[in-house]
Amino acid sequence: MRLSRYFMPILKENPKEAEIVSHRLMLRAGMIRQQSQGIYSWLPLGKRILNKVNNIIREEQNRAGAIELLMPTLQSAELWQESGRYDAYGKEMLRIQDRQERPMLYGPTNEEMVTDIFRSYVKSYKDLPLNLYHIQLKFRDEIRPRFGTMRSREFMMKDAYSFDLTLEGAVHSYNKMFAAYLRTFNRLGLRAIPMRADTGPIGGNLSHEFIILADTGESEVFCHKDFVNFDIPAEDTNFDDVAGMKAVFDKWTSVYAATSEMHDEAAFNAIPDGERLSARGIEVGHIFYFGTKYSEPMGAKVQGPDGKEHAVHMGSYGIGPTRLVPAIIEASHDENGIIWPASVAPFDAVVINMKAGDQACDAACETIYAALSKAGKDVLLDDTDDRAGTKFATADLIGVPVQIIAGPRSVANGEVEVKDRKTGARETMTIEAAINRLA
Ligand SMILES: Nc1ncnc2c1ncn2[C@@H]1O[C@H](COS(=O)(=O)NC(=O)[C@@H](N)CS)[C@@H](O)[C@H]1O
Repeated sequence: MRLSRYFMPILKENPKEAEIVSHRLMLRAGMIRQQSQGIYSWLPLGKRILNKVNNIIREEQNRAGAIELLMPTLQSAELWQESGRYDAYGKEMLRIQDRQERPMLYGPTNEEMVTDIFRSYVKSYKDLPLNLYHIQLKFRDEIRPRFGTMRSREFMMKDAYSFDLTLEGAVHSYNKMFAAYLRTFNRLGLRAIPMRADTGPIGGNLSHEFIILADTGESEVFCHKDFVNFDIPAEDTNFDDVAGMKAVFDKWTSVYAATSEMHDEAAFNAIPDGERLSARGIEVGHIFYFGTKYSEPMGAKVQGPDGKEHAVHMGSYGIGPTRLVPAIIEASHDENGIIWPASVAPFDAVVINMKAGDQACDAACETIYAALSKAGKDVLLDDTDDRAGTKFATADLIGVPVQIIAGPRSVANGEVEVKDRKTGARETMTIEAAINRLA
């Protein structure tokens, strides 16, 4: 991508409305724009990162056997009246009417709708287990949206829903999502800690929140320090291995971890000194088992091996991609800007032409840009006529992992400088070596 032809509205100054670093940096890097309170546009740079986050979420959902679909944002009120949540949900629900004056709503979540899809087609236990998910916008009229897209009113959610004949089957589905979440957040460069959690308006009696530790987090969390060393389930994990999935769950729930709503002071203080951790955290995922809470009232039943009708056991599993982007920034930035993990970086490298218009610099940059693009790399070429200082500041701000700097002096020797954004390490090398380093 040539920066001279891109759309990345960088802000020079810190926006005054931004209270936390991720909000400030997302605005300054031209990643998002607030359209109204708690409602944002994702501008091109931000959308690239959001896409990468969603692709990792999608890959890990698919690896765990979940099947992707897409449900609408607008839902009929009747569906929610069947489950009894229409009135219970409260002011967070955005209620609307269509031209026929039919009561509708902008979906804050999709338990009712996915249960309606399930009950329309699935009649036998032989079609179970089933896990359906989508990545879709939600609306919750939060009383106090803040911190940019960390807590917005319209936001994106991956929400998955599992269906099983028995409680045992549902627990296995829960454990599969539990393991998938550990893998997902790890691939995003985050250490998420599963914590026993309150079930809230979703319901049920088994629930874990996945929290990443961050000073600006809204959640207050208490846990054992051992978490930081636990192994993440490997890429070749067998998600159909019931005992194996239970072992992952047991391991990751074997030591104390709870949000403030579920905190047990005595249990926490029983942890030896030096091994206790209390911190602030950001909830990036939340999973629930809630049995027949929706299937019973909505008649989602299957015929069991005994020939009888059984309401299915369900769970739901949410991740907030539009919260994950700022959460990653909170966990990975410095005084110069964002430091993207390679897995979600908007570009693999940025080529900085220190003297656009200089024939040798232009040629060197074009050579590198063409070679890396041909090798399938996402490259941003800063071919603008900004001053070098501005180019360096922009490259540091937007957090691309590798900067390839072509200045007249180094190019005269057939060389460029390669800078690692995370460590700041700089290395001068030939243009070929720079290409080979990244290709
Ligand atoms: N206002 C919000 N802004 C940004 N992300 C949010 C917001 N509310 C929730 N999320 C994200 O969405 C995830 C799931 O939301 S939730 O309410 O906990 N769970 C559900 O809605 C269930 N239906 C799971 S499918 C949260 O863990 C959080 O990461």
